[in-house]
Amino acid sequence: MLNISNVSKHYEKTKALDDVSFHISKGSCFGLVGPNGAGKSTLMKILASIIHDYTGDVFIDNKILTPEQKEKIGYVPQDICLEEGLSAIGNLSLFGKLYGLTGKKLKLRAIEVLKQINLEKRANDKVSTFSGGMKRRLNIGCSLMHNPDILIMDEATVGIDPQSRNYIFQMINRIKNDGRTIIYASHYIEEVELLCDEVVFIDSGVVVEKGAVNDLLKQYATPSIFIKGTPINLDKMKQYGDVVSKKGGYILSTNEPLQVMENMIAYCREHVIELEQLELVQPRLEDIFFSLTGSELRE
Ligand SMILES: Nc1ncnc2c1ncn2[C@@H]1O[C@H](COP(=O)(O)OP(=O)(O)OP(=O)(O)O)[C@@H](O)[C@H]1O
Repeated sequence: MLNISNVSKHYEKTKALDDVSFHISKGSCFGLVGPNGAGKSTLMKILASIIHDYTGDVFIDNKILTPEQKEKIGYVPQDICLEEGLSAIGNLSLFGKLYGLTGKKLKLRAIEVLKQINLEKRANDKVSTFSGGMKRRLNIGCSLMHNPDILIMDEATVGIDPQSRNYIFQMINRIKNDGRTIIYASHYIEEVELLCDEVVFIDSGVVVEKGAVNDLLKQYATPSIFIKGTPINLDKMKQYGDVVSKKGGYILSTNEPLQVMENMIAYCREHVIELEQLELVQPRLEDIFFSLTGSELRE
């Protein structure tokens, strides 16, 4: 459905994207994963035709991205973009008009979207009276007015309450079930793991890895344990597998985690080492990103 081919983008001296290529299949929920400044927003703005001065090509359904193709895309920006002085329905109508909807069609579509974002009760209230979560939901609603095939969501759940987050997740699942494609960037890696089927890891503008979430977990995730204690002996741990320091302790990757845990407990007892924490670590995308780049996703 969407092909990104050798895309690069500079902001004066900053190389925001460096020869980025990957494919997004129709109907998938596709996650963009990377730390602050990785280039995710830049890529999303290119796909949404907000940034035009880049090199490389973007294809939708094998056709190069043009203003007509742009109609297939809905874009939810990272910064909320609403008219505070207008009501919810007023904002939806405004965005609908921008996409050429008029008259009865516009009115019906606005009511339909209002239902999807669960803001019917606040239809005529001014946006300036809305909570952060309501604004986020309306922001998504505006991008849905023209019924796009592809929805691009840049940090759509920043700073919202759990209830609004749940509404947004339900909406995303409904959009997915309709067979539409979602491109989702979030700092919350748990959200990407929960919602996305496929991901691309981007670091400093470069694609580090891409693939189905389950395949990546299978391919990269070695069983591991987290150990924290004082004074823990690094050389002793290295006997059992690879060790990296993390969050004041160590992650030890091993194919025999339970046996190694037993050995470490015995060792600590023998040497009067206080074990503060010892636990099995579930493989996470965050850890895969760390093992591939040496960078944390969150600062
Ligand atoms: N308008 C701009 N002018 C100059 N540099 C920019 C501009 N927008 C982004 N950059 C730089 O380009 C790089 C990529 O930024 P981008 O916003 O795409 O990253 P990101 O992965 O979306 O980060 P975040 O998660 O913090 O939003 C960064 O080094 C950033 O400082």
